[in-house]
Amino acid sequence: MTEAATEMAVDTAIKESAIKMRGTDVSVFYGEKQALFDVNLDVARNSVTALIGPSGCGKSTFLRCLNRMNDTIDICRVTGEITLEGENIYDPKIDVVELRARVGMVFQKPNPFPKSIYENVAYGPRIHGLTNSRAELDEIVESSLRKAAIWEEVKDRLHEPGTGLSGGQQQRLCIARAIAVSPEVILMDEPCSALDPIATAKVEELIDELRGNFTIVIVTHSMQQAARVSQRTAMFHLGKLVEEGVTDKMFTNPETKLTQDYITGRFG
Ligand SMILES: Nc1ncnc2c1ncn2[C@@H]1O[C@H](COP(=O)(O)OP(=O)(O)OP(=O)(O)O)[C@@H](O)[C@H]1O
Repeated sequence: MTEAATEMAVDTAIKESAIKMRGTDVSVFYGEKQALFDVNLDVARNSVTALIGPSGCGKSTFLRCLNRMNDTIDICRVTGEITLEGENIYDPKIDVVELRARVGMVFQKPNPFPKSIYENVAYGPRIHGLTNSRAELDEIVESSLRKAAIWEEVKDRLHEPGTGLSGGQQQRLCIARAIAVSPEVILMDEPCSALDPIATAKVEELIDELRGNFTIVIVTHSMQQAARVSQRTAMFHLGKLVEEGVTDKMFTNPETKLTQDYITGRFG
């Protein structure tokens, strides 16, 4: 490495203290088929990390490793190590329910429970025993809906079904539901792909606000979205991590031709 390249590497690497999650040599197999190959990727605290790459490259697979969502797929096997604040989340002593409260998830398609808006948000805090009284629960529901930038739209209809909201509102309700259990990390798998441009802009704005309090990892097919919302980007291709680093740098001066070609729309 030249001196300038070394300097750049130091400049763009995440400082140890800023690492919230770290994947080391992560490989994932679905039965015989290997979907991820020795991925080494750090997730920076209080920032948004975008996972990009063509369809089938393993973005969602990696995302799901971060809260052991892959455990729910029988044929899926994960090797390597993933830490949260230095602790291996695949250690047998880890309580997976607790892990998923610390590392929450928002899915591609808004999926509110068939319950009221209030109950959608109150459910998590209640089952995790986070409140002692109805007043406390009311407070969590309100503050979560406020943080998810949907309070004003729903405050007068809290006891109406969550499924009666528009798609964009439903997605913000799902974000409020994720926030309600005070996670440290929020994983988002293409959270705007089912939304129109106005709802997408609202959710993107919200993501930017949330990074003050949470660490966010987002899978997106939209290069514009990755560039708008993330501070760091990781590019995957055929199950391998091709390149990762500061988003602005990756979009203006990528290290690999593969990334260059992908972000300029030559393939994918
Ligand atoms: N449940 C599963 N069973 C078997 N193979 C799977 C499963 N989920 C994903 N795969 C395979 O693993 C590879 C990576 O898939 P993954 O969904 O992680 O990619 P992706 O980059 O998120 O794709 P997309 O952008 O299309 O959502 C693909 O070859 C896919 O077919």
